[in-house]
Amino acid sequence: MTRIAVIGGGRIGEALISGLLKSGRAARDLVIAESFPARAEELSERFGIRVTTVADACEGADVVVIAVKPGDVDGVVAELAAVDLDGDREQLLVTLAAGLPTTRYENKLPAGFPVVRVMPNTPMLVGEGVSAIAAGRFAKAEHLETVHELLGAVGKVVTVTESQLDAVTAVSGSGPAYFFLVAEAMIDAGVSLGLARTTAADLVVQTMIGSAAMLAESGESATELRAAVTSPGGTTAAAVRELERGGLRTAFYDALSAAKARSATMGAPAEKTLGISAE
Ligand SMILES: NC(=O)C1=CN([C@@H]2O[C@H](COP(=O)(O)OP(=O)(O)OC[C@H]3O[C@@H](n4cnc5c(N)ncnc54)[C@H](O)[C@@H]3O)[C@@H](O)[C@H]2O)C=CC1
Ligand SMILES: O=C(O)[C@@H]1CCC=N1
Repeated sequence: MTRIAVIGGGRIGEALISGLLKSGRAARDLVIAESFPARAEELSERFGIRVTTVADACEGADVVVIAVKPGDVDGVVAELAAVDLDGDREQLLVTLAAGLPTTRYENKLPAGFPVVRVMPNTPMLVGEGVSAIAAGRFAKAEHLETVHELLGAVGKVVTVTESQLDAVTAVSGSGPAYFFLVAEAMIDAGVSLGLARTTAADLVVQTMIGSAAMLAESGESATELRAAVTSPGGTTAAAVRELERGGLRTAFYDALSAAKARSATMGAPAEKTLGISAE
């Protein structure tokens, strides 16, 4: 039995808890610490699991998962000082916070405490997430295995080095937002062509689902699948030409580059990040 304490019951904390319960994890093995009272009550009612303080949640937990905003992480780690944490007792800290290096936690935890850093994404709410996991200085293979099993319940898991996590954040951590943005734009475009909004939304959502399934299952690359839809001199070629003229490809290079750069500066002091706080 692994007792898991999730600190922060926001979108990601809830997605993790919900996915773990759906995958068969017992409610009695999970606990959430959530500081916003109305949210704490909502989570307790929705999932029937204990919602308590950080110190109480972490006391005796095997795995402590940090799922608060990066700007709140230091406060949580300070609260952990009041808890009798002991890495030798097989305890493990897992952080889902974007941008903050494992050293940020290791420096304030008992010496040698294992930390694993994860970049998940929100589709884990429906069991279709993807998480990249990276070991901190003191995390061993068995710790990575524990985290692999934990996140494996809510989607796919890949192991990377910590230095790759900023790029991962740009691709899959923020990735769902790009697809939602594309969906929004396509629905609006369908409406502008005279379709009812509900019809346009149905068409776009199922087109996304079907295309994703083909990408995952056909064994063909994105380039091959796109070419198969693009008849010579046809409608798709006309549309792709406009997308390329609009700078779609360059926009993605620039967007992911900006996300990676932002992830890399999130752990730096505020004055070094042009006044942007890590909220
Ligand atoms: N939203 C996303 O798509 C992704 C988010 N992340 C990371 O996950 C983390 C959480 O993000 P979200 O769930 O979107 O944020 P959120 O703001 O929805 O949730 C954070 C929750 O933590 C609670 N909280 C803050 N301080 C606390 C404390 N001291 N004790 C207990 N609870 C506390 C807040 O009341 C809030 O409910 C962030 O660090 C973010 O970088 C990572 C990948 C994707
Ligand atoms: O936007 C953010 O900072 C977080 C990290 C990845 C997705 N959302």
